[in-house]
Amino acid sequence: MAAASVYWQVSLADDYLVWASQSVPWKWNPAKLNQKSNGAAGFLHKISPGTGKSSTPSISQHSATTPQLSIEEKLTPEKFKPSPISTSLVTPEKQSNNGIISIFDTVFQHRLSPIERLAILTGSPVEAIFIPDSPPEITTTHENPPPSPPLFVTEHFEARASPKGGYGAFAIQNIAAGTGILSEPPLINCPDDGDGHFYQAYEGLSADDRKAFLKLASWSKIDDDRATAIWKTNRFRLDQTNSGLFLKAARFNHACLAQSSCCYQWDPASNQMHFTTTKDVAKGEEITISYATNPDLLYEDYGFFCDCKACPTLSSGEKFRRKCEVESKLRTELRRKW
Ligand SMILES: C[S@@+](CC[C@H](N)C(=O)[O-])C[C@H]1O[C@@H](n2cnc3c(N)ncnc32)[C@H](O)[C@@H]1O
Repeated sequence: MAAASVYWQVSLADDYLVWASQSVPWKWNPAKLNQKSNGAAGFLHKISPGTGKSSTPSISQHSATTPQLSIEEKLTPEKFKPSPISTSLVTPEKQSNNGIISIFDTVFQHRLSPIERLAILTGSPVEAIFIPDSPPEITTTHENPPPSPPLFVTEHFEARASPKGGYGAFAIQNIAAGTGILSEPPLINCPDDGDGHFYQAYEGLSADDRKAFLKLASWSKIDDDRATAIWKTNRFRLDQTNSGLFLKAARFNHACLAQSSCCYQWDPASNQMHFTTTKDVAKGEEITISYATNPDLLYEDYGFFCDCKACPTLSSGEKFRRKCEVESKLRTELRRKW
């Protein structure tokens, strides 16, 4: 007799990627883990937006013949398998009696979709994942996520995990408005006309510089090519023709202009981008710059919705609708490019 198919009902909360990118340990209930390994039942801890607190995992199991879900996307086993990398990247670490599974940076850097990451997380007795359009009750996995170590520290700020997404820059002391907090030369400075100048510059980088470049965040839907996606996600406009990439400044997250706390100015004479605070920033506060004047374009250009006080709070339904619309537009544009 064929084994019963197990379907998992999944809801990806808004902060899923934040948690995932921070390599936070995920705590599994060993009893449930055993159930999972015999393939008869499935469970999935889910994450509730913003809380990060732990609660009882919920089980969502449906028979193969009666999926019972309003299906927006069915992942075939092929899609489900994260083909470019092996599941061995997720290593169960025997810490105390609970199985603890960390999501490593390597996984994050492979441009996996949330679903692919979940596939890795859950191991693989699962045949398909359905994403219901009305989210089920959400439960959470995390207990006191450990503070992540800083990526680097400067005189005024450190780059460390941000609740906004990935890394951010946080003041390590009170900083008065008008303080120069960073002056940095560009790693890349080239014409930004989509005419291959970026790739020429990228290929001219030393091995170490290229390695550092490839550690930067990228909005994967903006380009099929990872280096180009990194470039587009992190570049600063320098003048009418050129854009530049700055390894440290690339870690500043966005807040809309009135809410942001830092501005920047390119100085061609000294070959430096100068960053200056526009308001007092308290120790521990995230320092933000403004990426764009129109927040409606942030998802398209950078893959996020602004959460600053000036922006309206979007419902998860509205975010989902906008994501679908924008991603479909980006896919069409990329297809046209090829
Ligand atoms: C230039 S990078 C900024 C630093 C980045 N967080 C990192 O880890 O390196 C731009 C990316 O940061 C994230 N980001 C920046 N500002 C954000 C915000 N206000 N809310 C959510 N994500 C944000 C988005 O993923 C965006 O594509």
